[in-house]
Amino acid sequence: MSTHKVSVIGSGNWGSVTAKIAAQNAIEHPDLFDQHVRMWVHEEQVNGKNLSEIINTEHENVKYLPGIKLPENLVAVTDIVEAAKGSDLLVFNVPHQFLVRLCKQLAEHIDELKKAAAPHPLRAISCIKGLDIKPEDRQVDIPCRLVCQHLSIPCGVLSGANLAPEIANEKFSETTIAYDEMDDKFNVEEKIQNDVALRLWKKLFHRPYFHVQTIYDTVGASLAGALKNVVALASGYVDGMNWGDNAKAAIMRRGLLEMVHFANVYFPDETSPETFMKESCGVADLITSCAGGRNHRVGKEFIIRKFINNDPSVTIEQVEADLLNGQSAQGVLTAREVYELVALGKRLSNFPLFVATYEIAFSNRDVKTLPLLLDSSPRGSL
Ligand SMILES: NC(=O)C1=CN([C@@H]2O[C@H](COP(=O)(O)OP(=O)(O)OC[C@H]3O[C@@H](n4cnc5c(N)ncnc54)[C@H](O)[C@@H]3O)[C@@H](O)[C@H]2O)C=CC1
Ligand SMILES: O=C(CO)COP(=O)(O)O
Repeated sequence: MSTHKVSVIGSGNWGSVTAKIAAQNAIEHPDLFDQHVRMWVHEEQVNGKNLSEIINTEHENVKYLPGIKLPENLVAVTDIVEAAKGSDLLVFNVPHQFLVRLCKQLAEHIDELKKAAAPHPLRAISCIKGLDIKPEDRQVDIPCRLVCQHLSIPCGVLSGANLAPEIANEKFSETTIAYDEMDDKFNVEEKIQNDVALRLWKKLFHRPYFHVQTIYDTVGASLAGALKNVVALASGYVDGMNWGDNAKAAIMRRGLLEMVHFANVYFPDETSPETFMKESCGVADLITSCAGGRNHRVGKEFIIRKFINNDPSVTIEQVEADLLNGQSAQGVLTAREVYELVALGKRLSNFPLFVATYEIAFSNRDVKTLPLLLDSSPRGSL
């Protein structure tokens, strides 16, 4: 049986860590995986050198994951089609705003890519935490479905309480892999095939320090991962104001309710509240992201600069750029996208925390009004 070959599409902070994990497991399971894992790099210059060359010679992503040695069987490739060709397992891990463009690039070569993946079927998984929102059409979609639609291949989700810097240092965490290749009226054969795929993805990612649990709910895993970024921004606001742990718990509670409500409104009957309550990709990710992480840091620093240091000119995008050196806090974009969606759908009052988070970041709303905004929401709507 020929081995499975893996390509990671993306090389940011989390992209590099997931590539490291896959490359470690490729070495550990030579019967199952090809020994070389490729990682597509959006090329840029760092200290006068190409980032891809630095990764391939020094085995370190000095820009997005400094200080972490990458396995030598991980190879950086700058042409996305070349990076993917010959692999049957594609791991998508880029900030969500770039996904559609990259999918379109790959879609132009999809027949070639499928042929080169043989004898295996081409399969994908998305580690992306974000949504594809078209407010004017009142439409919202999840990254794994974009991959399915553009490339006509199955795509699952890997999402969990996974702050990349901790996992890069091989500190213990859990994650959730959701995979669902089955149609509505799935038969036994489909279920068996889906479980084969789930086991394969688990083999690729499970490490002694990175425990994988598997579920079928791709929609719940995707929505929880994207929406908790907005709640994490708000929890950063609370810490910026030094309001304490009770206030932060209140934000998390309200945030969780709105995440589930969002799922019920925009994806009725497609997800289970259990995913939000029980899985690493649900409540655990919410907790870790509200405690630390980039969205929390950006939210906190924005509030300190604007309301504690009284700088009315500061923008949240400026804070993101100042703090993150090219990395992105997806909650900033997602807060805006979610706001536009619910505003056009006349649902603002159903999502008081999401709306307040947006208005504080973008509409000059005073952060001190946050408790009032939550209090005045119609309770019955949640
Ligand atoms: N960093 C973390 O702790 C975690 C991140 N995630 C999610 O993983 C996804 C990827 O995030 P990270 O790997 O952390 O990225 P990042 O935020 O560290 O880095 C940004 C990436 O975007 C790339 N980029 C910049 N301009 C681009 C363009 N025009 N086209 C394509 N790529 C471009 C950069 O080269 C870089 O690789 C996001 O959805 C994020 O929410 C999920 C779990 C943990
Ligand atoms: O998704 C994450 C943790 O699970 C990472 O969150 P940040 O992007 O806020 O660091």
